[in-house]
Parts: sequence; structure tokens; C-alpha cells
Amino acid sequence: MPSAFNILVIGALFCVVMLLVLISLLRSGIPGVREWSVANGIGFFALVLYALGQELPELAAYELANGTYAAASAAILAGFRRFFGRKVHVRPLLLGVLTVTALIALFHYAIDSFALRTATVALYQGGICFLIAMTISRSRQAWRSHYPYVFTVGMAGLIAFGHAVRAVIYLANPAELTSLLQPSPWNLFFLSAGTFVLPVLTIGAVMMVHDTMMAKAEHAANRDFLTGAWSRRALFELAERELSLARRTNRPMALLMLDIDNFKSINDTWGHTTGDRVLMDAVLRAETAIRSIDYFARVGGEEFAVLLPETGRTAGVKVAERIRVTMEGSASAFHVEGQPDTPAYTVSIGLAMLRDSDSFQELMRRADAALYAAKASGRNRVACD
Ligand SMILES: Nc1nc2c(ncn2[C@@H]2O[C@H](COP(=O)(O)OP(=O)(O)OP(=O)(O)O)[C@@H](O)[C@H]2O)c(=O)[nH]1
Repeated sequence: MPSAFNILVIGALFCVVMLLVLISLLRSGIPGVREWSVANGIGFFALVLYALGQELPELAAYELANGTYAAASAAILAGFRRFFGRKVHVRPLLLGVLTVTALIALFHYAIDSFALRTATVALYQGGICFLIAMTISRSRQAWRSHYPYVFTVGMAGLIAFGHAVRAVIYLANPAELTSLLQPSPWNLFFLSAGTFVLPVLTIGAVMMVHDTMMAKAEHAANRDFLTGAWSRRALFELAERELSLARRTNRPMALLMLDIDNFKSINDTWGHTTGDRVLMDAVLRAETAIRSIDYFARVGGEEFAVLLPETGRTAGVKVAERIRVTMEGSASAFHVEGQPDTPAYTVSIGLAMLRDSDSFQELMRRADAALYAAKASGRNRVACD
């Protein structure tokens, strides 16, 4: 059977491994990584203090070890809160660490009870894990996938439950256990489980960081940098999928090509930065006029495409007209906090319906031709192929 010393040393080494992994993620700039790194650094120190309990003065083995481990757990919780953009309440966290340390001193010098010290630590650690589980579950809207978040909530919940059981068992059998380094089966079981709490929660955190980095990479690949609309590359991929779906289900599909009128003169009159804001404004407005299954993409400088699955000609013309009217409407309805309103502008739109033999390029070519017809006949209008 492994000794308590071995278990604690292995746990400390795991903290070092996790710290090295987190250091590699620091440059991602994702909130929380710094706090989790600090937690594993402190955690390593605390576990070494626990492991050397018999060699060190009692002050280091009891008050310092438990206080340090409590600080590591507080830092882990702070990391999860930062990750989800929630406020970190430093004072209550600090108060929690000081209270645990004071109670350990009380149950060491005034009432010397290993059971009470263990129950104190278990209740504190259980509380921290419960708060971690709550922080993650309450931030569901920020979950990009499921596994990393469910894993971490599950682990934090399980650990919180384990700590509660531990507190009850130690309080019910105060005479049986007298030291953390005692080789009893219960002690070794809880020690093994408890030692890996920091690394396990950190593994969850690392998975969440990877999930965020993947989402950012996907966003960078699929979205236009300036406006956040679908990129030209993404549109071609999405269009292939929608095209084969439309063919399989025998449903119509419409494509709109949209171009901001006299955009060059907007740039010339108001400057390039205002021109950029008009592009962003156009995307903002268009997205209020289309359904969630439609795709609004930026295909060139001031040219956009709108792919409308399951849309016939009449509905397609209605959507195009709705977008056109939305664009020429008052800027104040689309006011962005802290920014001046955009100058008035209009758009011309060309519409083409998917035909049996169309490739996406062909559909786009016909919508483009309709767009040029709209421009040629006076702008600020919708034309069909
Ligand atoms: N601000 C800004 N301007 C851009 C961007 N990309 C392209 N442009 C400008 O968009 C303008 C497009 O001008 P034109 O192609 O002449 O078209 P237009 O002035 O809109 O005229 P019509 O399309 O005929 O109504 C050019 O001046 C480009 O420099 C961008 O990302 N930001």
C-alpha cells in the first residue's frame, strides 16, 4: 500500500505538471489562467508541507500547510470566476483563508483535535468546490461545448460531496484518527482523493481554455474580422451544404447580393473609419431583418451575400426589400454606445433563385448580374434575375 507521504509527494508533482501546462497557456491571454497557475504553485508548496509534516515544526505542518492549501483552493475558484467574466470577491476569499487558518490554530493549541481540524478543512474545501460548480453552471450561456464544463461541474460536485462525507466520518470517529500521515484505509482513501483535487480541477480548467481557443480559431477562420459577418470562405462551405440539402429536400433557395451605394463617396466624405463603421452598421441592421437559419456574409469590400435556405422567389423579394428598407432607416435605431451615428446610406440588392443545374458560383454570378441591374437602374432598389 502506498504511504501517505508518497501520495502527497505524487500530488505535489502533479501540481508542478499542471503548473507547467498552464504556463504554456498564459500567452493565450484567456482570463483565469494566471489564477490557476498561482493555485498550482501554492498547492505544490502546501502538499510538500503536508508530506513533511513529521519533520517540520507543528506550526508549519498544521497552520501554514492548511492555510496555504486553503489559499490554493481560493485561487482556483478565483480562476473560474475570472474565466467566466464574473467579479472576484477578494476580501471574502481572504477572510475564508484566514478563518480556516485561525480554526486550525484553535483546534491545535486550544482543543487539540485532528478530527476537528480535518472537518474544518473538509468543509472549507467542499464549500469552495460547491462554489466552483455553481459558478460554472450559472454561466451556461458561455459554454461553447458541453464536455469540459460538465466534466468540471461533475468533478467539483463529487469533490464537494466527498468532503462533506469526510467531515461527517471524522467528526463521528474523532478518536480513531490522529494524524494526516496515518496509514489507515480511510485516511489513505481521502488523502488520495483530496491530493488530486487541484490537478483534477485544473484539467477541467485546461479543457475549458482549449475549448475557448478552438472557438476563437473557428471564429477567426469563419468570420469577417471587421464586421463579424460570415467570411467569404465560410459562405462557400456553408453554401455547398445548403445547396445539397435544398436539392435533397426539393426546397427552394434564394441568394441575395448586396452592395452599399456610392460607398467610395462615403469614404471620401467621412473618412475610412466612418466607412468601416458603415460596414459594421450594415451587418448589424441586416441581422435584424433575416432569420437565424439565413447566412449574411461579407464577400468583398462593401459587397455582401445573403443565403436564404427554404425561400421561394416571393419570400426572397420580401426579405431583400426588408433589408433595403432597414438600411435606409434612421441611424439612431441602431446607435452603438459611445459611437457617433453613421451617415445615411442605401443599398442595392440583386436576387437569384437556385436552379436545378446551378453550382453556387453560377447562382452567385446571376445574383451579381441582378445587382448590377439594380445599380444601373438608379440604386437603392431590389432587382431579380
Ligand atoms: N472603409 C472601408 N472601405 C472599403 C473597404 N473595402 C473596400 N472599401 C472601399 O469601398 C469603395 C468601393 O467603391 P466602388 O467599387 O467604386 O463602389 P461605390 O462607390 O459603392 O459605388 P457603387 O457600388 O456603384 O454604388 C472603394 O473606395 C474601396 O476603397 C473597407 O473594408 N473599409
